[in-house]
Amino acid sequence: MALRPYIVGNWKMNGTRSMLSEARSIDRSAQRLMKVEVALAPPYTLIHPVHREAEQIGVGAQDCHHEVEGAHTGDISATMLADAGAKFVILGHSERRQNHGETDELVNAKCHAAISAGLKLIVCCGEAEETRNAGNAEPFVIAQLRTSLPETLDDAAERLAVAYEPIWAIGTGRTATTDDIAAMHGAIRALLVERFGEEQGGAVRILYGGSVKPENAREILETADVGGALVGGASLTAESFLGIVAAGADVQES
Ligand SMILES: O=C[C@H](O)COP(=O)(O)O
Repeated sequence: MALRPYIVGNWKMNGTRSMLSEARSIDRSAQRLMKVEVALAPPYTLIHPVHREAEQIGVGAQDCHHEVEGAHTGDISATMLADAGAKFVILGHSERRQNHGETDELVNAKCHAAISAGLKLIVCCGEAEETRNAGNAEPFVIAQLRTSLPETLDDAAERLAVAYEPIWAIGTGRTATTDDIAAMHGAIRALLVERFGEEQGGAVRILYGGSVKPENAREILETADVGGALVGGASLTAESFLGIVAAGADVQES
């Protein structure tokens, strides 16, 4: 089972209604999108508006609370996201881990909440520069995922994607080498197969994230075990994001 490349734009804390025109342009490039699965994760305030605009692309969120409802001022539950039109949620992004103290255990609890609400998951992992320099990147990332990922998932291939994002590559213009990406994605693949079995774990898409741009997208997307990209800065305009989508379509064709 080979799923289409998955190109996801994470708008982070960027975007007011004036950016809906970018979402509209992305959505209208439907021809290219046939070969690539395209999705956007705008801020909460734009989930429903983007959902209403978008016919071709998936809309998701950047986080959710681990409980269904309750006294959690300022939080949003997975059920609320689904109600607003979200189809997936990004969980455990390094900015959530760093800025909000999210642990692997909490990310795991959020996975369960998202699954119960019928959402798909993009579970993030990635090492700091010191960890890589110390030669510990792979064990660190695998340990993160061992705890963060759900213990079982019958439909893992469809329901789950993993995003490997080295923290030092996010928003810096630096990317991991394709050799390092292939090695890390291979280790993640082995864990996915161990946990979800050959058929499902073998087909889960592993996205790379960290300074992906139209100029470097093709080389990254051609790398072994790279099933797509999680894109921050370059997803904020339709022009640059569609450049990455086009690279995904080229790789899929070749
Ligand atoms: O979620 C997206 C990543 O953090 C990558 O961000 P970036 O493309 O701006 O480096």
